[in-house]
Amino acid sequence: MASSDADIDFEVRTLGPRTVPSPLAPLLERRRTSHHAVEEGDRILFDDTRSSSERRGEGELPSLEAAGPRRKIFFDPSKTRVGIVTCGGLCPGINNVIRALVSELTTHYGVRRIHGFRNGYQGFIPEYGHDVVDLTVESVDGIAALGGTILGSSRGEQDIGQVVDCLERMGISILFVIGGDGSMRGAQRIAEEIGRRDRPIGVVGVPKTIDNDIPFLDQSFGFQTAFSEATRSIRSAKVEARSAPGGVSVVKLMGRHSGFIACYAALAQNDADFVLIPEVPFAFDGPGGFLEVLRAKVRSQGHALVVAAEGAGQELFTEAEAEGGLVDASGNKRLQDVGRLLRQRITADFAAHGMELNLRYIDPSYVIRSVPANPYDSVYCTRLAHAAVHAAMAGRTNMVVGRWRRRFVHIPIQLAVSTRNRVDPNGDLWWSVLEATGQPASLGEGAEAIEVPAFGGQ
Ligand SMILES: Nc1ncnc2c1ncn2[C@@H]1O[C@H](COP(=O)(O)OP(=O)(O)O)[C@@H](O)[C@H]1O
Ligand SMILES: O=P(O)(O)OC[C@H]1O[C@](O)(COP(=O)(O)O)[C@@H](O)[C@@H]1O
Repeated sequence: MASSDADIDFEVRTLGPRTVPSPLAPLLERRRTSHHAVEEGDRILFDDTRSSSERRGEGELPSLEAAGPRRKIFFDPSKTRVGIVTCGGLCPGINNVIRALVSELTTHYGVRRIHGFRNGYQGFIPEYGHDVVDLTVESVDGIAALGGTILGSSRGEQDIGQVVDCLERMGISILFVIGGDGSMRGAQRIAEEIGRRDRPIGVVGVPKTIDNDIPFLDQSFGFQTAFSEATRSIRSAKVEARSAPGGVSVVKLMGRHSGFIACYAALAQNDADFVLIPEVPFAFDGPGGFLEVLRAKVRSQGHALVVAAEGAGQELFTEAEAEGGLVDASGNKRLQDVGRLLRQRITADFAAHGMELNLRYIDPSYVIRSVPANPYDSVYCTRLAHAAVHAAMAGRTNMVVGRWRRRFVHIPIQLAVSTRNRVDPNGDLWWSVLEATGQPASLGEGAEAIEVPAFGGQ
């Protein structure tokens, strides 16, 4: 199978022919008749959303390789040494992935040497002096109940040559990288450097971010936990807002480029009157602008609740403020603080209109991101980790695992970092938010008009 787009590669590389019988082969024999068994060449259609008549004449559709155990594998488990590293921001479920990688490698494949590199890519660079920890089924027992990552994480560029030197020095055969798009770009460069050195070392990623903005994943792990946790802040904010005259609560949630957490949390806890997300620009002033509509809401309802994703309203900052913006250690743009701007503008506006205001501001970002995974995400993390182990043992490299259209698949890293998943302002999710909040179609002149009717009599 090949892609219909010459620029995009849907094929995952394999280090070499698979000659070693998998210890899982007997188990696979037993379920050969099951339609869930993965056969060589099984692929999942990449884009099956259009009808066959719409697709007529377009030829073969792109597809992704199905994940799952193979009967023959590339690595001999008795000689395989594995490394695991976690990079970037925290996310519920990282420890679940670590635990499941270790237990699958150990119990099903019989791999005996698994090492955890500490504090992200720093862990490979001798100058930092981080220790390398041995990971066993016993040492990872119970870690799923903890938030964060037992290995630690970091941002910031590291020398890829030195990372690969370390892998070679330690005789690592497979490196698992649990991280976001930045980490995956790093993993891709590590795999490429390994390729240049012609070494049989596999690099397999388990994509992580609470922002849920990784493409070709039905959902990223930890996202469900994160938005569930966010509902608690929304509930508290509602209690605060309606308990005081002129009560306005603002809840700022994570979401640099995408408003998924804000949208899902607002829909799950139906208390928000306004949801502001990066995908939908808005204006403060003018007829139908945010401030005017907010005042109207407080007059009619007595209070109001605003949920804002951290990436919302970035267009409202002056050019000077935006230019003064910094980047974090990894080069990610540091966003302007929409929470501060909302507080300033709402306070000034209510004062200018002689309206009483009791403003409450809640920013639960780190509280949300550091909780342990909920039961759904725990299961999901386990399944992703198992898929990653099967792929890696079969010699796949320069890829990540994901669940796409409800099937676990192998995705080349290049494809996984090629774009970003964002809330579609014309899609069902955003429509549901508009319906649930009674938000007008467009907040303010100059804001991007969204073609939906106004709700809630606004
Ligand atoms: N293009 C890149 N090439 C190599 N390493 C990168 C690249 N982008 C990011 N990284 C590294 O990956 C790690 C995590 O990246 P970061 O953007 O902070 O988090 P995330 O992986 O969650 O997006 C950092 O150590 C960073 O330096
Ligand atoms: O940990 P930091 O540097 O404060 O980063 C905060 C950022 O991390 C995130 O939680 C996700 O970041 P990742 O790109 O690491 O997944 C964002 O929502 C947030 O903007």
